[in-house]
Amino acid sequence: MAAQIWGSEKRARRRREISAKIAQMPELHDSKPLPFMTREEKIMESARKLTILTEKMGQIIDPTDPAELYHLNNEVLGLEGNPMALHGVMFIPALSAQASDEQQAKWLPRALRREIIGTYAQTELGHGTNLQNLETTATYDLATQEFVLHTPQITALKWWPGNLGKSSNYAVVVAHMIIKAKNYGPHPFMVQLRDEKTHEPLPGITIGDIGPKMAYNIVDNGFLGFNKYRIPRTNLLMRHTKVEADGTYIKPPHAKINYSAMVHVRAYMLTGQAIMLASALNIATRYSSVRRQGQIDKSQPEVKVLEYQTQQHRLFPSIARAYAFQFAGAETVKLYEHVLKEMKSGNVSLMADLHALTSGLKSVVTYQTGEGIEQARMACGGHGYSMASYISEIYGVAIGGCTYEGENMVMLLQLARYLVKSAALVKSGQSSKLGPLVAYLGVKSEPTSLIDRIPNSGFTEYVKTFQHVSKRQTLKAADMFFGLMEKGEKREIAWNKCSVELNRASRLHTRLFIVEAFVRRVNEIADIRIKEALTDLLHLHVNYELLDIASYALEDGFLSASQLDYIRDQVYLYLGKIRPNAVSLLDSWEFSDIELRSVLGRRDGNVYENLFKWAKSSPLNKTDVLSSVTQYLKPMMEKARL
Ligand SMILES: CCCCCCCC/C=C\CCCCCCCCCCCC(=O)SCCNC(=O)CCNC(=O)[C@H](O)C(C)(C)COP(=O)(O)OP(=O)(O)OC[C@H]1O[C@@H](n2cnc3c(N)ncnc32)[C@H](O)[C@@H]1OP(=O)(O)O
Ligand SMILES: Cc1cc2nc3c(=O)[nH]c(=O)nc-3n(C[C@H](O)[C@H](O)[C@H](O)COP(=O)(O)OP(=O)(O)OC[C@H]3O[C@@H](n4cnc5c(N)ncnc54)[C@H](O)[C@@H]3O)c2cc1C
Repeated sequence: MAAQIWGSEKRARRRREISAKIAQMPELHDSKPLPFMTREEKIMESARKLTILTEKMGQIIDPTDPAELYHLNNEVLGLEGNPMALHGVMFIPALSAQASDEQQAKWLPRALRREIIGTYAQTELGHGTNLQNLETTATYDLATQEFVLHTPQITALKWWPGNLGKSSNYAVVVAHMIIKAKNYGPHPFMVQLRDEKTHEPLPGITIGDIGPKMAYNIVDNGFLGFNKYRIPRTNLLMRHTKVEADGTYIKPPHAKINYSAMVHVRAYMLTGQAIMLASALNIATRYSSVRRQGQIDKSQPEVKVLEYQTQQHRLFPSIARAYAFQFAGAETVKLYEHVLKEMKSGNVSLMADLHALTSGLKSVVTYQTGEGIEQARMACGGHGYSMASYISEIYGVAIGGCTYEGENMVMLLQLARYLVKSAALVKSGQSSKLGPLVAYLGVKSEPTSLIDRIPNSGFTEYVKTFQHVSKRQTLKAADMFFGLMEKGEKREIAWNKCSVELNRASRLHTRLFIVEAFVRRVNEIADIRIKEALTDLLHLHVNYELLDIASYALEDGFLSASQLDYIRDQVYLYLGKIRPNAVSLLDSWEFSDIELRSVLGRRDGNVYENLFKWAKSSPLNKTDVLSSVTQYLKPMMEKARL
């Protein structure tokens, strides 16, 4: 199963080897539990481990393999981030995709050797979503052949970029490029922010940390202002766009090609979210198989809480989602790598498809991951609320994904643009022009679902039902939009009036893709035992998801009330079937205790001993009487007693 999750036997074995090596290297372990550290201590601890990793990485992993790097990162540095989180996730990808060969030769080796630390500075205090209204300017000075970066007002301060505040000395900065008074829109520039020797901010740069956040606090998300700060013309990233010395602008082959670093993260973050969901579920499911509370049969002893159907219903559909996200994420990364290769050689024809797909997936996956993690926390009762479970930290980090890399509603609307265009093709009889991801929009569906009528139909009838509701909602939302425009409404106003319905279409389309990715994977599996276990999980997935969106299929009678009962019964049937495999389905992800950082979810299952030991190690318990008591509470009580 681990091979299915991680992509191959070799990958699963390598993960085990890496975890085993790290277990033998105490210098790479947290020196005390992270929840007992202040933010400053955590940042120091992370930097300590990061520098050891830089020295010893080659002994542990193949540093050129992103999957091994990511695993090493999760084990040693953890999900709260590190001083170079953005360096690997956005700075290097931005340089790799957007810098010319000559620029790459100059900067990439230095970045890869970690001579310099970089980030991606795009969002501003006043604007994150609407990139056209970013306010930082890069004005070309023909006389000196330099760009002058400037922050005209407070809302133009860069705000949020990870590791910008304190760690990075370089950044890819996105600014509106102005040449001879003409604004060419947002473009990426390589900018040195700090002196390489002293790490002091360079003259003309105002920089700092934006303060503590809901989670992810090891990362120093920062602010940045420029006061007429000059950089050479050749610091504009020039793989796709060029500016000649005389100010001539050579436009890129696709208007949005400079957005590739964002698409990179959107593609890669899906498996990151799956891992966080599976981690939280691993903790909750292990705990639920240890925790005994109440009886189902009063004549019997107290049961493990995992025996309760409500507990299973709370956890198991999310286990199925974690697998589904992992499989869909793996497919998306493959597609991304393919499109990136094509883009580098000038073929930009697949960019729109990839943008639509990743926009929908990042939105649905992050939202459902958040839901699943929060349910996992609640499934642990009181102990889930303790930082000993670590689930609240996992939640805080994962839920950030709903906002970063494009706010979810906004990204769903991006996919909706693509769906509406596809609907227009269907309506004008040009279905043959539909791309493979939306080809189903042009296929006539049966009048009713055959879900409970064709035994052994595999998952075909389920996929057809998901296709039906997605198609119907897309065409309905598109009709609504076109209808408003026909009545004379301006395009943007009509769009806004339909946007809730449009986003519903985007979610349904994306959920269909996730189901299909799960089906594709299960169909590929040769090992009969693995196939059987995953087929059960897939049954739960399709029935649970369909029940969740059933109103769309009931509206037009595609599903009947009796079919709904059938689907519901299937959910209960598969909850029971999955119960014996539940812990194994999560243990198969092979998270080490070091990586999980959860006292509640350790592999040994000694929940109560571990919790008591952890509580005793709390800094508050170093003394029996705290100074807050001697200084304030004791005098108050004494005064009251007088
Ligand atoms: C140790 C190292 C390990 C390395 C291992 C790697 C493994 C990594 C694994 C896991 C990763 C986990 C990551 C966790 C850590 C994450 C850290 C946090 C990082 C966060 C960084 C950021 O947030 S950066 C800032 C992100 N900002 C945004 O996303 C902004 C959102 N807004 C937009 O994208 C745009 O404004 C917009 C798309 C909403 C609109 O753009 P614009 O105004 O320019 O568009 P128009 O309206 O003019 O035109 C729309 C038109 O353009 C098309 N389009 C838009 N974008 C694209 C695109 N990217 N590609 C192709 N086409 C695009 C769109 O479809 C429209 O087309 P039409 O034909 O007109 O419909
Ligand atoms: C943990 C974290 C890390 C980050 N890291 C980075 C980084 O490294 N680099 C970087 O540059 N940025 C980073 N960001 C910033 C992030 O990319 C932005 O916050 C994000 O893109 C959302 O933009 P915003 O904050 O402007 O939200 P807003 O756009 O102000 O969103 C507020 C609300 O308005 C709605 N809204 C906005 N526009 C529309 C619209 N057109 N239609 C409908 N509804 C709309 C949204 O749906 C939302 O409900 C990070 C953010 C976080 C939380």
